[in-house]
Amino acid sequence: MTMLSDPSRKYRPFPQVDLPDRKWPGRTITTPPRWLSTDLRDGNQSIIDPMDAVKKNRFFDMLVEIGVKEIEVGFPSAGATEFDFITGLVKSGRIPDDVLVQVLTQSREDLIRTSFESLEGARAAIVHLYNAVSPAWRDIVFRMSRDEVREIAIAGAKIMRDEAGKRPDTDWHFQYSPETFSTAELDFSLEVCSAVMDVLQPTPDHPIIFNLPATVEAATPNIYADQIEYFCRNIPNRDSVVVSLHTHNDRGTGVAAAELGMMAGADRVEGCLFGNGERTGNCCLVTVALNMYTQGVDPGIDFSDIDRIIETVEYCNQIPVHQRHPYGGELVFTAFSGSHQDAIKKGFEAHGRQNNEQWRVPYLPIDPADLGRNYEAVIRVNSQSGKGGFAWVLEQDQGLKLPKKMQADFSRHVQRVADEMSRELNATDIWETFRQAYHVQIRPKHFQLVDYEEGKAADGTRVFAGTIEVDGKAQSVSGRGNGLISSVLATLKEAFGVDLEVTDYTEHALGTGTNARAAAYLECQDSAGTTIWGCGIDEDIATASVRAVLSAANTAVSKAG
Ligand SMILES: CC(=O)SCCNC(=O)CCNC(=O)[C@H](O)C(C)(C)COP(=O)(O)OP(=O)(O)OC[C@H]1O[C@@H](n2cnc3c(N)ncnc32)[C@H](O)[C@@H]1OP(=O)(O)O
Ligand SMILES: CC(C)C(=O)C(=O)O
Ligand SMILES: [Mg+2]
Repeated sequence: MTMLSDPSRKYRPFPQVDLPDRKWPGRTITTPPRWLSTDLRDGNQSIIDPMDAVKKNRFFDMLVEIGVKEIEVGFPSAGATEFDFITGLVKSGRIPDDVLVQVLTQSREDLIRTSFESLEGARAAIVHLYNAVSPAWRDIVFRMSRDEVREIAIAGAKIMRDEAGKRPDTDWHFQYSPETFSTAELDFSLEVCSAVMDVLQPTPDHPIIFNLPATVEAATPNIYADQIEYFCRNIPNRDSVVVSLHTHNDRGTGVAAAELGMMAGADRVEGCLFGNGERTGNCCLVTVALNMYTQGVDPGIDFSDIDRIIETVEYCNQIPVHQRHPYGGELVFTAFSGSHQDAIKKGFEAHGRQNNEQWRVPYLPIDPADLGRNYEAVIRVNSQSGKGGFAWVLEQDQGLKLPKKMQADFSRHVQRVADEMSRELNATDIWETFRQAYHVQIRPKHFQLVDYEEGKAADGTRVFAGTIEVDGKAQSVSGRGNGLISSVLATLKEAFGVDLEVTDYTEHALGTGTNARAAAYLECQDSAGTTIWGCGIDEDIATASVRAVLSAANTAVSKAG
């Protein structure tokens, strides 16, 4: 095996920002930022097959529907697909009045002009200009000095100003990104942004957006936060500037960087749904927004039908959302393991009992129902699961609330089946296991109730008189006891020699209204002292208890056989 070579020969640690009185660590996020989705631009430029107009339109409509108010719709100078989509969108009238579309352009004259042309006739739009400013890009890509790179930005800003001036009917907004901001010298980014501001003359009513990208994430997120706080403190005319964040996820902390950046004073966050975007992706807007939601802050984007959003995102990007992706992944609310299931089940029960909405369910940072997910996604059963999980599924699926001790008994049956099948058990598998284990709603091997009558003897005892099928043959039987259950037990003992003693009994209604039924559970001991459980379900509660006795008797006979 070869060892990694000494990394200190190849890589350098990222320098700290000199900001000893930084304020952001003591702040919390209490209001949502302005959100910009760049799914149709940064997301689109990074996928194998960029979206066609059908996909872009579908994505755009979904973003509008969930409440995103700023949408970067493309890079008009990239080619006809992009240009035509944008002109088509503008002409279609599908851009609501409260939604701003944005387009991106390099700081090159012909590309800027094409970008304005694509937006001809728009009511309002943001034109987004960028050029890289950090040393590596200056030296390697542009081969230019700082002054020359600053000139690229100034020249682009002037063309933007002039192109906008030619189209006074559109409400133009300007955005400038010092691309590679997070790896550039802060004083240089400020110098370039100030120069752009001098050209575009923003006002508090018509501010400029300075979007500060971590184009390639290169440091821990606290450093990005320091950079943002430093920028916010030192940019002139702060009240005429919207500070926007654009983080990438190269170190896996794109979301963290955006969150700390907001604490550091930013007003706006750019990103993609489920973190699509160049390389490891952009900051995931779903995660940032829902992190906020779980702190009690309404993010202003509607994720209440997250599966439908995922369907659109997966269709348009042709990339699956990872099963473990925060909030959206198929498995993120799912507990397979016994102790998690137990805690979640108890958490849901406690939640149902409390008289306020406060969410305190262990292991679930958010109520899955807030995202349109149901119980099936929450607890799933395999060989790692415990009784709480099986009981939860049975309760959600069939309405059966097994007594705690019976859950342990049922658990043995489910574990055996899970081991035998070596796969996840779904709700149908669990219900089938229950029916087989307790002879419920199946034709049992031994005793099956055909009909019965309950009477009262002269001495006050109860009389059970009925027909029971035994191994397929109907037999008339009867017996007496202090109540219905004891009279059935007496009947079984006299007619078939099945000797059971009841140690516990519970019942509950199943459903409501005219379709309501009842479930009865019986804990018994046979003559050897073995605990045996029975369950009966019927429209009539008394009949449910008779069925529960026969269920236990069937188990007793099966065990003996
Ligand atoms: C961080 C980001 O995500 S930035 C956005 C990136 N997105 C895209 O590039 C997607 C769309 N792009 C495209 O379709 C094409 O790149 C086009 C049509 C815009 C331009 O294509 P081309 O003209 O062939 O040039 P290309 O993209 O290779 O650009 C390279 C040239 O532009 C210069 N350049 C790159 N970025 C910028 C910029 N922001 N401002 C000014 N010049 C720039 C380079 O220095 C290089 O100049 P050189 O030819 O003198 O060496
Ligand atoms: C164009 C800019 C904003 C960008 O996508 C980046 O720097 O990552
Ligand atoms: Mg980007």
